[in-house]
Amino acid sequence: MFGKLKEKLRSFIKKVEENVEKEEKEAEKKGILEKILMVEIKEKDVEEALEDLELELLEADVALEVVDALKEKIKEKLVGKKVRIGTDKEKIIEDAVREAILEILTPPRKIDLLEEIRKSEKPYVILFVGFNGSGKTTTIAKLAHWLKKNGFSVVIAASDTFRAGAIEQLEEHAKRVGVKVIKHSYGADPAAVAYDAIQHAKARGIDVVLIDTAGRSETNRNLMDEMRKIARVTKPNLVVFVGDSLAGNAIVEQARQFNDAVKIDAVILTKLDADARGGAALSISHVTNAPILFVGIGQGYDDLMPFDEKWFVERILGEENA
Ligand SMILES: Nc1nc2c(ncn2[C@@H]2O[C@H](COP(=O)(O)OP(=O)(O)OP(=O)(O)O)[C@@H](O)[C@H]2O)c(=O)[nH]1
Repeated sequence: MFGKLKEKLRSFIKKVEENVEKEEKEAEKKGILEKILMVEIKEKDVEEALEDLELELLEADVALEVVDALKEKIKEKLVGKKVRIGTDKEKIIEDAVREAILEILTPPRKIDLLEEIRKSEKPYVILFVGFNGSGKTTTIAKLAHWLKKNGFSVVIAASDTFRAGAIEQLEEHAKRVGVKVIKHSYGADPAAVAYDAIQHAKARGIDVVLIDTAGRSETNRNLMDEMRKIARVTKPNLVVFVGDSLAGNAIVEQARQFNDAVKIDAVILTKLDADARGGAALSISHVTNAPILFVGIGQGYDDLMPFDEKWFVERILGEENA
């Protein structure tokens, strides 16, 4: 997971460390080392390494605006910092990078989904949107499974009435996790299916309605309009964008398009287990202002993990290598 990002950040830390050590050596040569206890990290110690890092982050699919923000933050934290002679410089530089990444990753607001559901009127409605093949259907089944484990009853609306096989695929997943699906036939109005699922939940006191929708792209104008209609009719408590982390930078663009059509409240990133770059995960919250709620880390129903920024940062900076 995220091997590329990790490698690039390591190399940045190394370069800055070498530059600071050079400063230390120069001071030693000038014979002033005994007089000073600290070396200051100068802009020139960081600048060149940051230029290299910029290219490398872009290669790792980090969005341009996120690269810029990250560079600024790293610079802010490092330049002018005084490092005591003989201390572990690598650790000091690493901590600054860690703080910068955490700031980038931490969204303006967090969502405690279980708490939101608990305090909401029944049913709590979640609308899932995303491109084709992003892993939406699998993710809905995983989330249904997770919600059940947390004591909530769930029903799923088969509002992808567009793609052949979508309803059967959803029913198969739902059967395996023991959740009912409300469906119409193919070609039916997806908003009507979602509406029925909500009525069903209301009549039976079901806690949560999960609405599956057809995967779409901005070129599918009709599908985007249809998405707006589903949102209008169902007034979801939460709109979740499901993005395939392997799509890298492209998912930031996808998320923007959905955000324009129906405002995204949260993100679930799938296939993180296969993501060597990590750029999408680093970028998406910052660009959309929506928190990453969960990440998909495999194909099993338990392979959905609540997202934790610290966990992510440890994966790209720490020793851990899950
Ligand atoms: N490795 C891995 N595979 C995943 C993950 N999530 C989903 N997948 C796989 O991705 C593929 C596509 O998932 P679907 O759920 O069918 O995708 P979808 O977005 O519903 O597709 P559309 O109906 O076309 O929108 C399936 O083979 C899933 O098993 C994940 O977190 N990790």
